[in-house]
Amino acid sequence: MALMDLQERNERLFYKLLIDNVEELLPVVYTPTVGEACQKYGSIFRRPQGLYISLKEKGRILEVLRNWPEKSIQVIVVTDGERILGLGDLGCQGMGIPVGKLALYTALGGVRPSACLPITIDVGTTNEDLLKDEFYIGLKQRRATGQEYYELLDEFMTAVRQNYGQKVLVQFEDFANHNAFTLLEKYRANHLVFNDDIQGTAAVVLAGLIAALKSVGGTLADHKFLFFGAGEAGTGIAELVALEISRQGKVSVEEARQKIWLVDSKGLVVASRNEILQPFKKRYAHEHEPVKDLLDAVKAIRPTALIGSAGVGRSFTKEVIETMSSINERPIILALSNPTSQSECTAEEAYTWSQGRAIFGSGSPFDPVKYNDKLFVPAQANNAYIFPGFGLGVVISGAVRVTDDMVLAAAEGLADQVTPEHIDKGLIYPPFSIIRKISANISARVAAKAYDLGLASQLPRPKDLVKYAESCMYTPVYRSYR
Ligand SMILES: O=C([O-])CC(=O)C(=O)O
Ligand SMILES: [Mg+2]
Repeated sequence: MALMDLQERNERLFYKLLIDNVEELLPVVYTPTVGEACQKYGSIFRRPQGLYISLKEKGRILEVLRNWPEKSIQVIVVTDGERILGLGDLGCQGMGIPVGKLALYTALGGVRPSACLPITIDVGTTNEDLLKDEFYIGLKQRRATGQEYYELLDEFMTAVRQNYGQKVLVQFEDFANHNAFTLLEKYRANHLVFNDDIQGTAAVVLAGLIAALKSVGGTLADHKFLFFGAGEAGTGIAELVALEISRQGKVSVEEARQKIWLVDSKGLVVASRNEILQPFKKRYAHEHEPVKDLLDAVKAIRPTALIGSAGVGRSFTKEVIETMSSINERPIILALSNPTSQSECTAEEAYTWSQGRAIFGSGSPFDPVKYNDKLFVPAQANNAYIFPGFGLGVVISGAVRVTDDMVLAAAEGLADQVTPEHIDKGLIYPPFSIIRKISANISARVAAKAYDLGLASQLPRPKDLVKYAESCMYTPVYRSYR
């Protein structure tokens, strides 16, 4: 709340504070505190920090967009609040997420604050507590679905294009699985869209896996990956890992997918399931006898890496981690669900139960852990490493579309920043303290790919893209008036 006030009162000072103290303040402005702020948003509400577009505005969204005082927008982060972190449907109290993500766009990626627009689309909520809450700030009705929902989103996308042109990046954030994949597929061919939960998370995890394999040995194709959770994050990562395996080994993506297994709420996803699987799961439904839970799936598949993104807290039990550790000398354990309460295990559990052998990363931050007199520093495998730099790369190149190759370039750009010293310390990411440097490098890789693919409209192409990215980054200094 104090930081929200500061952001309102003195934006430059807010960003100066955030940039200079990024490791300390990231967990406040962002995950995990932002999750709690969303849960309590109605009662801590001071001023609308972003733009609300509700079902009632159907037919005049363009007019609503024009009410926003800043006219030159480069990045929009939009949510409909249906899946806020792993906390479920928080309706229009999800606004904390676009606001927090865009604060990072500026602090970590250097996009000007005035060019950032947080938007929440309010189509109601299924959250009974919020519907009964007198302080709930949104529409008190059940969520619109189907045609009514998709028409509103269509009108929104058209209005954005009409008002800001085709070079504004629209980042979808924390939509429920069933809409996230559909919206991305629907708009990616003709609009400049990026889904952070699918593509941003995929890039950060792929980069972490590439770094982790420098300790474990072998290439991606030499290993097996087991995903607990087959939603946006899980299948997004799976697809990007498969793409990278196929590029490295010059094999088909179908063949690469054989290295990847998914576990969902019904157990291992296998070909013999007698239900209609969603297309994004069906690709991973390999031939195997049914396995009903995670522990048995670990025993059956014997993966190198276990990647959790189901939003089910404490699902990596002692037995699961001990089994991973009996299979692998250095088991890779990624507990990606947010916030901390939903994390599949804690850092301490991962290190203790693996007797200090786990390469551990988590979506939410954990403090370093002392085990047997040795200090272990957990990695924060959060898309915050990717989206600010990715967005900056899109902006500076004037890219008109986002492609998988650009997402892959971002992952490689991050992996390149991991030095042998980091690897020696067991780190799979560089520290957040140098995030602006990391973002500039990621942004250069993304921009380079956009230029190579003929998708960049900002011509001529700058010679040194890293330097150029750095020169474009917003820094919070007071102007001299003399
Ligand atoms: O916000 C975060 O910390 C990461 C993320 O996108 C999510 O959990 O949905
Ligand atoms: Mg998210």
